[in-house]
Amino acid sequence: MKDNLIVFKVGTSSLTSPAGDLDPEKIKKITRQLAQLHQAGYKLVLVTSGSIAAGFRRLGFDKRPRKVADKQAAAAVGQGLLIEEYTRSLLVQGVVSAQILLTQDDFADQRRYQNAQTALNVLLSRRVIPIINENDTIAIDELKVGDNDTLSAQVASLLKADLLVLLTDVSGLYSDNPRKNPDARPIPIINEITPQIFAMAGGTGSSNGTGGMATKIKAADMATKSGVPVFICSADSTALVDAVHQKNQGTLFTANENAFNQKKQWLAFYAPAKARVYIDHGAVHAMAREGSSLLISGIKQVQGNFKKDDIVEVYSLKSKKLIGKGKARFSRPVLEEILEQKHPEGIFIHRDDWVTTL
Ligand SMILES: Nc1ncnc2c1ncn2[C@@H]1O[C@H](COP(=O)(O)OP(=O)(O)O)[C@@H](O)[C@H]1O
Ligand SMILES: N[C@@H](CCC(=O)OP(=O)(O)O)C(=O)O
Repeated sequence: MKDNLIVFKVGTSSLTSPAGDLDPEKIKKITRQLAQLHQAGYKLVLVTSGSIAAGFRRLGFDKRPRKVADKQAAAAVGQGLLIEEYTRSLLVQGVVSAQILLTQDDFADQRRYQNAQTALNVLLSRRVIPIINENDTIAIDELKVGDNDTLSAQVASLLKADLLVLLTDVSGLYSDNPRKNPDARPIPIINEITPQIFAMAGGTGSSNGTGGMATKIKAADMATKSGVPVFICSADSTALVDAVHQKNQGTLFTANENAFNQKKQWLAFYAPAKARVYIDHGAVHAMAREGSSLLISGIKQVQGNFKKDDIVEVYSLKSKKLIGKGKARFSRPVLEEILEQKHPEGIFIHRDDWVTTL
């Protein structure tokens, strides 16, 4: 491990009692291991769920609420209580922690994205453990990350962590939901996330979790494309320490060899596209191999307005499938002027500003 930087994600299912309340003993179990790894020199980030679980009862609900506004209110009450448990429990072991609440906006805006990275790196270099959750109270649907599996993948990718560990209430990915199918087989290693892998995922195991295995596989897909390996395992008493050495049962997703660099990560996962261009078969072929730039001569149709440097989605004219996206070197009016020429020449999207999503 280069930087010894590990991002752990703990789900609601690993922090709560069967009735859905936050269980302080489960938090202690986690912080004891974090302190042990911190002592051993690892840089650590914790993405934790549990704000709704920690808050709903104080708000007068007798079970976890379902309505969005009620969940947001519960999160506002609970986040403070959640972070208090972690902070106190880490501090008695001599470890300083920090709270960071993020939303999708913090990733979609390139300046805020870079800012989040800088802030996290300063904390890590000062031996602080950042404790991250989504800012549930203010995040509206369209601007939500939505689940902490994805949020942890975004954070691990942003920091180019050495490992992302998703701790849950089941020991890794199985061929089917093991709670429903007793014949489900554990899958120890995955080198490529194919549609068959996605098809193995079922929903949540309890009424407290969000997303089940589907969001974890999606998260693994994102992180491994950014060069971060992912390990899914059960949050047992020594799980965090064991996961670092992969001594416990679980599923390891290996990192892609041709991982996106920082610029391409932002482009692939967050950059909002302003318009579409449709390209011919020859251009599709060249772009899919990633090594080529998109030549103006391959563009057959343009949809929507864009300025120079805006992000544009590129589709196949024939199949209407999305091929990838990239940064436009010309505005739409300039592109159209060139397209009207008898032999349009030049590059519309340079390969350094292009990601294939095929
Ligand atoms: N193929 C599968 N392999 C393992 N677990 C699965 C699978 N499909 C669905 N699940 C369910 O996913 C649950 C874990 O996800 P979730 O409840 O969202 O937990 P968390 O709160 O830790 O994010 C497990 O308890 C399990 O029932
Ligand atoms: N941000 C929410 C958790 C969202 C979430 O992804 O939950 P989970 O699937 O239990 O990790 C909270 O603090 O309750």
